Amino acid sequence: MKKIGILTSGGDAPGMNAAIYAVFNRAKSNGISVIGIKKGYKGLINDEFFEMQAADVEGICKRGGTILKSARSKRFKTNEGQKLAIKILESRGIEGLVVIGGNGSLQGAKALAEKTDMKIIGVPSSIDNDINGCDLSIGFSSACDIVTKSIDNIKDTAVSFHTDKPRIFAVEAMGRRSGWISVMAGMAAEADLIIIPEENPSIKCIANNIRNVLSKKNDCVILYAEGISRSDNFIEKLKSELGYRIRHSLLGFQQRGGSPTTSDRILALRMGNAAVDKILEGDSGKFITIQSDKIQVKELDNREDLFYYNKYLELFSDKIVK
Ligand SMILES: Nc1ncnc2c1ncn2[C@@H]1O[C@H](COP(=O)(O)OP(=O)(O)OP(=O)(O)O)[C@@H](O)[C@H]1O
Ligand SMILES: O=P(O)(O)OC[C@H]1O[C@](O)(CO)[C@@H](O)[C@@H]1O
Repeated sequence: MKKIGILTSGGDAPGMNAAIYAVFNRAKSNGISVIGIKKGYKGLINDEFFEMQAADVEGICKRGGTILKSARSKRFKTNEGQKLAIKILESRGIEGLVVIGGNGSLQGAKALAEKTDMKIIGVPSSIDNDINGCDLSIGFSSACDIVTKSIDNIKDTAVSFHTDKPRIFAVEAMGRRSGWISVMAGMAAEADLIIIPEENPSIKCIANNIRNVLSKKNDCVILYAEGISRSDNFIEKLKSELGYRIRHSLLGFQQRGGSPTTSDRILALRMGNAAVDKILEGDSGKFITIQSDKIQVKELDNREDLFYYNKYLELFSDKIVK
């Protein structure tokens, strides 16, 4: 094999750069040149290619985001878009492709692999950690750290300041369909209640749980995943159900940025190396995964509505509102 391509796709995640670093260096040490494809599948079908050099990856492991840039592409999801992608890749003499991204991006890699002999391997990278069959995706640890620290800060003021009326704090973490960040950061920072889309409890049920917390103390810190509030005005409804003010914090896009944690960098380096190794072994249409600290290569499960929930069952407690 002489030439492989690499792209980052979907929501960018801290640690993507360390994966790029590993892929580049592993490929180079096997005498393979690496073609960087900018802006994910969007850049792929727009032919945004460049030959990567050592200087491109020097010092990038500590940097948040992705030097290759990322994007979402509706056109790539179509059969026509995927055929065009293969045509462009083949015309560039690319024999292998590493796709670094979340669940959707990995589905895209699998769809491409079904249409070509090119060796295509996915590397799971999403702050959401919503990839079935994989304990940890790149970026999750970094995002959790940010949310844990934010809850720590909010708890300092929640427990320190007293008012006659109860003080309720609601903090929104990222996760359209997955509550993983909320569960992990909520447990680590001792949030009082954790609300996740996998359970999707009613407003009445959440309010009852809050009343229960407030029967023991004067403050209640709730961490909820954004999927809960997408379609309706969750905070307003909760406020009118409880009859108390809710002090609301949206953590927003800070969760997706910043320098990756050591564990995200190491995970990304291990997975990036493994992706090149698997391409050289002739694997395709699969993704690199980590389970019980063992790096493996797996078939991607097609179901999009997976209940990712029982990865760490032992951590679940009565803090999660059901
Ligand atoms: N089922 C699919 N088949 C082919 N391509 C897909 C599929 N799902 C997604 N893609 C492609 O992958 C891109 C990224 O997917 P998506 O927006 O779901 O983000 P992601 O990779 O899951 O990352 P994150 O959830 O962290 O944002 C899409 O814009 C689309 O081009
Ligand atoms: O940049 P966009 O498309 O608004 O992405 C937001 C979404 O991406 C994610 O951050 C995952 O990367 C989700 O948690 C969030 O809903």
